[in-house]
Amino acid sequence: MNNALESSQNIAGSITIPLAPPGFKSGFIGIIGRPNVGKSTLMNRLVGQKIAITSPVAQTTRNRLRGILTTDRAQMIFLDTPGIHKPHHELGRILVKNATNVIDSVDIVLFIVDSSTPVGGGDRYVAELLARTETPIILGLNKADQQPDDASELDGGYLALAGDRDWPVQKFSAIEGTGLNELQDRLIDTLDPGPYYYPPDLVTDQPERFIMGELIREQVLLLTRQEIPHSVAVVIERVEETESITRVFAAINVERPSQKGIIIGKNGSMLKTIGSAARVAIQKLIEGEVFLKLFVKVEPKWRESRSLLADFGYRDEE
Ligand SMILES: Nc1nc2c(ncn2[C@@H]2O[C@H](COP(=O)(O)OP(=O)(O)OP(=O)(O)O)[C@@H](O)[C@H]2O)c(=O)[nH]1
Repeated sequence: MNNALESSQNIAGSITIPLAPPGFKSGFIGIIGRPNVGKSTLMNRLVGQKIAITSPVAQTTRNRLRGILTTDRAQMIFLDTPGIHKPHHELGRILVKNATNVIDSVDIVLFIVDSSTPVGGGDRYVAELLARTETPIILGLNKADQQPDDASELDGGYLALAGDRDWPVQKFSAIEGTGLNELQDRLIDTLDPGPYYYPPDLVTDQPERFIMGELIREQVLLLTRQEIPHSVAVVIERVEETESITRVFAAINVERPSQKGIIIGKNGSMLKTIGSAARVAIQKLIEGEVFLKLFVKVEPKWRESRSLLADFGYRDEE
């Protein structure tokens, strides 16, 4: 029997994980950076499937999400973290605390910056947090596709963030996919030998329900833009599966009645648009027919309330 395929562990009694061959590497990689630099886009691209939501509006990522990439040589488990920024409310405080906790608990920190724009205070804030860690750091210069022909000044500003530390640097475009093989090689070079932590064909450890909720939240953010910035939480209340169709019932929670009005729209038109776009995305996720029913609820000040935050799945992850 091939040793590499021999089952070594059992998750939930049924899924088996192969035994890693000699020299196989594995580890946890925290994707860190200020909001909107492309962290979620990168993770989706690396694992080859949409598991993190992305949007042109900053701070779309809320929960820590794991994306898993398994190759012949290594298993890389990516932790997508919310953009690090100075917090203004309880939700912001939890998001930043969780992201900073990641820095010390992973095997590699992948520090992502938007190299199409000059380095700024947000990047320096993250670099200061990273200055205190022993964790190896790789600097990722994203959005290479949008850099000018002579990018030496832009690059120089980012390279200076390392100070007197020696950070390996890799330039890439998460959107176009250029430079990502080189990035993978750098990550694998930096990892230590290790086992398979997950079955090789798994791309995320998040339950499908969570991703369904995120796909709905993404449409709310994309379609309502400025009006409903971050005061929305989606809860999947019920999923009914039959052979021909999956029925999903979800609540969109907002903080104010006026926001409820915007999400519902004139004669329900906005909610309909959100629902059909989210339905298409969920169909892709589960590869089957979906019926999606959305409700809109007002939960005043949910971002300030610890118990409601916990109800909606946001926790201190210490
Ligand atoms: N041109 C270009 N745009 C990119 C690239 N990567 C990401 N973007 C865009 O940048 C925006 C932000 O991307 P996200 O992946 O949501 O960024 P994020 O860092 O996860 O953002 P937060 O969740 O706010 O922390 C989106 O509009 C992406 O399409 C890239 O390589 N090139």
